[in-house]
Amino acid sequence: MTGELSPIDKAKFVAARRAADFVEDGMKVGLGTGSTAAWLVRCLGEMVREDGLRFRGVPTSTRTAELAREVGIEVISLDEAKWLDLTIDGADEFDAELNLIKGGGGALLQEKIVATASDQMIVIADAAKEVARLGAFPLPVEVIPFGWQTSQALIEELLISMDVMGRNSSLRMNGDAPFVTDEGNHILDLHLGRIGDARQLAMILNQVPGVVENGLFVDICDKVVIGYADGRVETRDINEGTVTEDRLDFVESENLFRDL
Ligand SMILES: O=C(CO)[C@H](O)[C@H](O)COP(=O)(O)O
Repeated sequence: MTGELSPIDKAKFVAARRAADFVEDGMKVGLGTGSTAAWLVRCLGEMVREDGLRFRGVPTSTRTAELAREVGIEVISLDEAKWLDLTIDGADEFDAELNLIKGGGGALLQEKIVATASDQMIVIADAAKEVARLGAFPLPVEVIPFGWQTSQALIEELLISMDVMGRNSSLRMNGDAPFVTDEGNHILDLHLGRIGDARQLAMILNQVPGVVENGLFVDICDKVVIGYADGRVETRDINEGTVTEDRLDFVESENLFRDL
């Protein structure tokens, strides 16, 4: 079964599998959204079923909640958890300071709340997600449906006044209809090309009426676990300034692939 995994899925899987080792008995853990986070949830489910790992998970989307329950993870809400030991999530881009663009899967609002309410955030990613400068990936901004076109116009004016390179934005669609987030909002994707000052942009975007949150995660992520298709895994800790490398054996997870 593992032979059928694409190289990108292998890279995502090994990053997720390595990061799962950071989850310990008794922890309350934020569970991210997206294809890499889905591998994490499957790995953790296997550890619960096979190794007796006991932890509680706070999902960042209805999709993740459904998968977590399906694989046997005890799911609680953020209000029940109040504060988390750890959040593990994917990202669309990360830079050398571990600033992120997130929200490609449309779950940035819950993801940012959950990550911010955690002692530690670990990002899991394939190596292609690393960038010298954020912004090639369109920056998602969640806006309420009321007057979303006005919010869009205000954002575009703001980008012009800030002299940000790319100034166009698009409403994310789901087929013929606007994409709707778990909170009933829409997403504007900002095509910026490159972002100069991510911290400043993140703060200013959230001042625009109608904007709920943006996908820039600045100073939130502590570690990144980068996976490669050949099984290599690199873990960088921004606080400790350490980099560790090891290799993961795909065979050890045959059960995981057989079960799902
Ligand atoms: O931010 C996200 C969802 O809102 C995801 O973490 C991000 O889009 C990465 O997704 P994937 O792991 O599928 O590449």
